[in-house]
Amino acid sequence: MGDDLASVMLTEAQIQDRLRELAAEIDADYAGQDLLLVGVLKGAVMVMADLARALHHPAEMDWMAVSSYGSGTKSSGVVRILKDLDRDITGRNVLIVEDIVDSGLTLSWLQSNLRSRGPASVSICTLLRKPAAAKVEVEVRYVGFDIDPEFVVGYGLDYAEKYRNLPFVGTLAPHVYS
Ligand SMILES: O=P(O)(O)OC[C@H]1O[C@H](OP(=O)(O)OP(=O)(O)O)[C@H](O)[C@@H]1O
Ligand code: HPA
Ligand SMILES: [Mg+2]
Repeated sequence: MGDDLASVMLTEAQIQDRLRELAAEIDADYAGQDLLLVGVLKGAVMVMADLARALHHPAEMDWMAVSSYGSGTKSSGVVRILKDLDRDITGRNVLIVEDIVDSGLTLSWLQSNLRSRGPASVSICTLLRKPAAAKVEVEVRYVGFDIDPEFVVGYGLDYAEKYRNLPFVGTLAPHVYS
């Protein structure tokens, strides 16, 4: 796997430190309130696991699976629900937990889908955001890192389903794409 990577963009320690900071903000913002974390499979698995364990809030967790990327490196823009939430979210404070906001198409679609179900609130927490790649504006309340518009892998992020299990975020060497 070593030769497939061009660079390490964020180390494991940088990611964990930033998630602890975000968790402290979330703890303060939702103190004394209901909180349901909604992880977006599969990319958000690592963020959810580490963020949730850094929280002191007795938050609940649910999961959705949506897909817009298939096996390539560009969003198709067509979002499909592969797995819906297990429970009703009427009246709940929902915090969507994501690995990345790239074009914004997935999150913009997901946020309006969840808002149509009558929750008390819907906010977004993402580890990564690519401001220069935005095709739609999405209001993100908690952002780990703003990054350049390069394709990244690791810490949940895949290229054709590989590299999700890297503990850091890196960029791929050009030979991997060809
Ligand atoms: O802002 P966007 O351009 O819409 O891209 C972001 C979305 O794309 C990726 O998911 P993907 O659909 O590849 O599924 P995965 O999480 O299973 O990898 C990523 O995990 C985000 O959910
Ligand atoms: O840069 C990315 N890497 C992996 N998956 C992604 N899904 C959206 N953007 C990315
Ligand atoms: Mg993906």
